[in-house]
Parts: sequence; structure tokens; C-alpha cells
Amino acid sequence: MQNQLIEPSLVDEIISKVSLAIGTEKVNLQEALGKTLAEDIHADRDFPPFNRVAMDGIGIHDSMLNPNGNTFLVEGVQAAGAPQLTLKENTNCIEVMTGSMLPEGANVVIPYEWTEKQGDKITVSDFKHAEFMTNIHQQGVDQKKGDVILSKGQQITSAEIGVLATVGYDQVEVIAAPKIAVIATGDELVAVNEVPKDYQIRMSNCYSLQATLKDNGCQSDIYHLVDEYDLLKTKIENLSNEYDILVFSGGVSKGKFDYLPKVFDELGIVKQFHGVKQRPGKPFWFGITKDEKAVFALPGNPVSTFLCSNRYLLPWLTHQLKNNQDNLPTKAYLDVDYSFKKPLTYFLQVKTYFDETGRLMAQPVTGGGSGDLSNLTSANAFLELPADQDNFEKGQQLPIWFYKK
Ligand SMILES: Nc1nc2c(c(=O)[nH]1)N[C@H]1C(S)=C(S)[C@@H](COP(=O)(O)OP(=O)(O)OC[C@H]3O[C@@H](n4cnc5c(N)ncnc54)[C@H](O)[C@@H]3O)O[C@H]1N2
Ligand code: MOO
Repeated sequence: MQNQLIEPSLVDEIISKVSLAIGTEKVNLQEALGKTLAEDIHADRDFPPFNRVAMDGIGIHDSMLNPNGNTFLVEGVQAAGAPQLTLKENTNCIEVMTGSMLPEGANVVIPYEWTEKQGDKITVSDFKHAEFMTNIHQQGVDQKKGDVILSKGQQITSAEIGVLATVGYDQVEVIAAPKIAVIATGDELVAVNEVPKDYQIRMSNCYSLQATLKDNGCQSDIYHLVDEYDLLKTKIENLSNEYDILVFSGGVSKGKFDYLPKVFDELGIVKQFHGVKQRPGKPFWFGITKDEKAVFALPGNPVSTFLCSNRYLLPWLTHQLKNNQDNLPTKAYLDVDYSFKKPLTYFLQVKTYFDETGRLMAQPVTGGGSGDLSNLTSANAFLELPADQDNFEKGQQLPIWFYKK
């Protein structure tokens, strides 16, 4: 029986209806990069926490800002990391260092570059429009104590790490990473460190899949299952109990040993679709277990697995875990005429660059088809050529899916 092939846009729609059961976990600050905050973060004090000196120089009182200049007796030195000093006389000054507390009684900072020192006196001949609070980062202007400084759902980048450290979070509550199993199927596959016999190949898909996931903050475990029906059934049942997401590669097309669709059916994993009107990756199978876990069974040809994981699995996972998407462009201009004469959406491997007017251009990098994984290293994205067109013109703008950022 022929499967009903569906459009790529319908794939997105079907997959988007599956929600990952999201838990939370506490992680150390240094492990939080790339994760999503599961709690609001409040400022534990004002930011800056005190009137902070912004230039090395002298702290004075603004009543001394004479257009003809002024000379000050140095009362002391206010260092960063030292308790606040007090300026005793308005006619005097205190030398102040960047990052130090502004001395009590001072309200202007004049940088050293505008001063001249003679003994214990400092002269400023031109105050250059300095006024009340010049060169002082005032207490609480950035954040007030108790303000929500980072919000639940926000992605943790290097910028958020700095903020978390500042407000004293050495541990933080984040969305828990899902447990993902990456499962290679096929008798022909041998381990990377083995020398394959003539009829064997080294397994690569599971490693590129695992790397794709890792690149996006998700750990996964790799399994290899051989093409034995009963064994597949037992193992897959166990894996579906143990993991939140199952990602298979291989074993889903029409071959005599492509057992997966039948095994899934017997295990009660409900098929949502089998077959997408696309190349590569046509035999893509997707289903949901009884306890609503997602099962992605990606076609085994390396470029097919690669395309399906980057085009469908990753955007879904990112949306589930991170609330937001990458800030990558979603369209690019084809830089030559290109033809694909089949009623299928074609995911063309391309290398992108910016032309002289700043447009993002996509240059086809054609290789040896869906088995040629080395070609993936020369390209950096897939350009999505829709099925309703055969001839695509230079300058046509089309959806793009980056896998190298
Ligand atoms: N009669 C039909 N035959 C095929 C169809 C079809 O529609 N009708 N579709 C073709 C397309 S398109 C693809 S893609 C493949 C997908 O087949 P499977 O998902 O069943 O994958 P396998 O047959 O197991 O493997 C295909 C190919 O990929 C190699 N492979 C598999 N796993 C790995 C791995 N982990 N690392 C590296 N390489 C892997 C495998 O050795 C095969 O060469 O079916 C077509 N056939
Ligand atoms: O379309 Mo399959 O995914 O090329 O070999």
C-alpha cells in the first residue's frame, strides 16, 4: 500500500502539535549556558549598588565648578573595594578611582587628564562643562533592588551568565534537558573504530545527529539496533519507556528489512505521517507513543537524516525548549538559475554569502545525492525550492535552513 505523502508545511503543523513534557532542574552557573530560565531572576540590590565613580580622577563638590578654574587640597584617596570616605571641606578634593564609591560630600568627578598636581594640591584650569554628577554612575539607574532582571523563559547566553553572576546565582533553575535516544538501524553498520568489510559501512548518521543536538544544547545517547524484528520490538519498547524523544535513522522505506513502521505499529506508536513530498528525506516517518512522546524515524541516507533533523526536529525542539528561535535569516536569494523537475519540494545544498548590496545570496553546492555526506561540509544551508515550480530564477528569494551558523 502506498503511503500518503504530505507537504513539508504540513509536517511542521503536525509536529508542532506534539508537546514535550517539560521539567525543570537546578544547574550550576557554569553549566547554564544555552539553557532556558525556569524562574524569574530579581536584582538582589540596586545596580549600580552605590554612586560609582566612572573615571580615575578627583571627586569634588559642584559649588567649586568655577569657570576660571580652581585649586584643591587633596584630603585622601578613595580606592575601589574600600569603604566610602567623606569629603570634609567643599574646597578640598579626594582622589577617586574608577569603580570606587563616590565619597560622601562629593558630587562631581574630574578626570586626571584635566588636572595638574603640585605637591598635595590639584589644579583644574578648565572644568569643560562638568556639572552635578558628571562621571558618576548613579546608584540604581540600571536596576532597582527587587526588579525582575531576567525573566522565566529567557534563553541563557553569555550576556545572561554575567547578569546571573552579578546577582549572586551560582545555581539556577532551568528547563530540564529532555532525554533523547539516537538510534541507528541496519546490519550493514559497524562502529567508527572498526574496519568495515566490503559490504559494510561505518555508522555516521548517529554521530552527526548527536552533534546537531549537542550544538543546540541537548545531550543524547547513541544506540545501534540490527535488523531483527523481535529484537527491534523489545529494544524499542524499552527505549520508549526510558527516553523522552526517540530519533531513528534508517529502516523506514520499502526494503524487506525496513521493519520500523511495522514495529512502531505493533508497539502502539501511532503514525502521524509516513512520507513527505520532498527530496531528500522522502520516507520520513513520524509518530507518537501512548504516553505522547515524539518518535522521529528519519530516512537512512546521510543527507536525508541530516536534512530532516535540521529542517524539522531541531526547529521543533528549539521551540519547545527555548521559546524563541535563532536570529538567523529565513530567506536567501538564489545566485544562479536552477531547475528541479519533480513534483517534490527540493532542499538544495547551498553556500551563502553577502553580495555587494548586502543581500544574502545562496550558491548551489551540488554533490552526489543523498548518500554524499562529504558535500555537506562544503555547503552551510539548505534552500527550500517549492514543489509547485520546476525552474527557479537567479534572484528568486526562497526559504533557507542553516545548519552552520
Ligand atoms: N522502493 C523504494 N526504495 C527506496 C525508497 C522508496 O521510496 N521506495 N526511498 C529511498 C529513499 S529516498 C531513501 S532516503 C532511502 C531511505 O531508506 P531507509 O530509511 O530505509 O534507510 P536504509 O535503507 O536503512 O539506509 C539507506 C542508506 O543509508 C545508509 N545508512 C543507514 N543508516 C546509516 C548510518 N547510521 N550511518 C551512515 N549511513 C547509514 C544505509 O547503509 C543505506 O545506504 O530508501 C530509498 N529506497
Ligand atoms: O530522498 Mo532519499 O532521502 O534521497 O535518498
